[in-house]
Amino acid sequence: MLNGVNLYLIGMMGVGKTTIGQPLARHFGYQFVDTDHFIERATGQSISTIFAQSGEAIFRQLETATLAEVSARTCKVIATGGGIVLKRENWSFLRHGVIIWLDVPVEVLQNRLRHDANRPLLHHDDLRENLIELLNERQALYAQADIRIRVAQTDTAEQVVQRTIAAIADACEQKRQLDQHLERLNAEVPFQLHDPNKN
Ligand SMILES: Nc1ncnc2c1ncn2[C@@H]1O[C@H](COP(=O)(O)OP(=O)(O)O)[C@@H](O)[C@H]1O
Ligand SMILES: O=C(O)C1=C[C@@H](OP(=O)(O)O)[C@@H](O)[C@H](O)C1
Ligand SMILES: [Mg+2]
Repeated sequence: MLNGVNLYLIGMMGVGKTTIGQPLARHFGYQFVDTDHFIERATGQSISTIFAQSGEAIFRQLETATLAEVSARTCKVIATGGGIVLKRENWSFLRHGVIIWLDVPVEVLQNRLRHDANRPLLHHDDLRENLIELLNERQALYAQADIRIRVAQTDTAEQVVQRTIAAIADACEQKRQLDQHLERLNAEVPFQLHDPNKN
């Protein structure tokens, strides 16, 4: 169905990109890659340590290099970090695949991330404001995805996986029908060269 095209999961911190990526990959017989895990393995440092010792700009460079490397191969589900959408350059890689936005309400994220110590951009003194601010900066970018999955408070990870699989199948079917329609149109109205000898 996907012909090896990569799937990119995007969305805010805590939406479940890392969690649903693995079962999604298993379903399609794809390999799962998480850009944060890839960076941690390559550098031998945690994301928090990279931010603390080298700064966000260096982290973003590592993130783009990772995205470029993993995008060079097919048959992958790629869970990205929430900030991947911020660099224009990253979109040229994302656009090679199907981009899926997991859209989760801030209240749910707040609950999930309350005790998280591994996301250096979170300020736990005012987590709600912090998340709203980040979302305001990024919402229009996430909305550029091919597929948007709206996740409610009560949706389990398994339900999100199943809904994502269904949405991908729908998108593939729509594309197949469009291709078929275009082929039919091309067959019905063959391209005619202008003959200069006929007025
Ligand atoms: N559908 C879900 N329902 C409940 N908890 C979830 C769900 N999806 C993810 N989580 C939990 O939320 C937290 C953040 O998930 P994670 O996959 O790390 O998000 P991301 O990679 O998008 O930052 C984890 O503790 C994970 O177990
Ligand atoms: O939103 C962001 O800018 C970030 C999200 C994190 O990944 P998750 O989205 O998997 O939490 C991680 O890449 C880093 O802490 C920065
Ligand atoms: Mg993650």
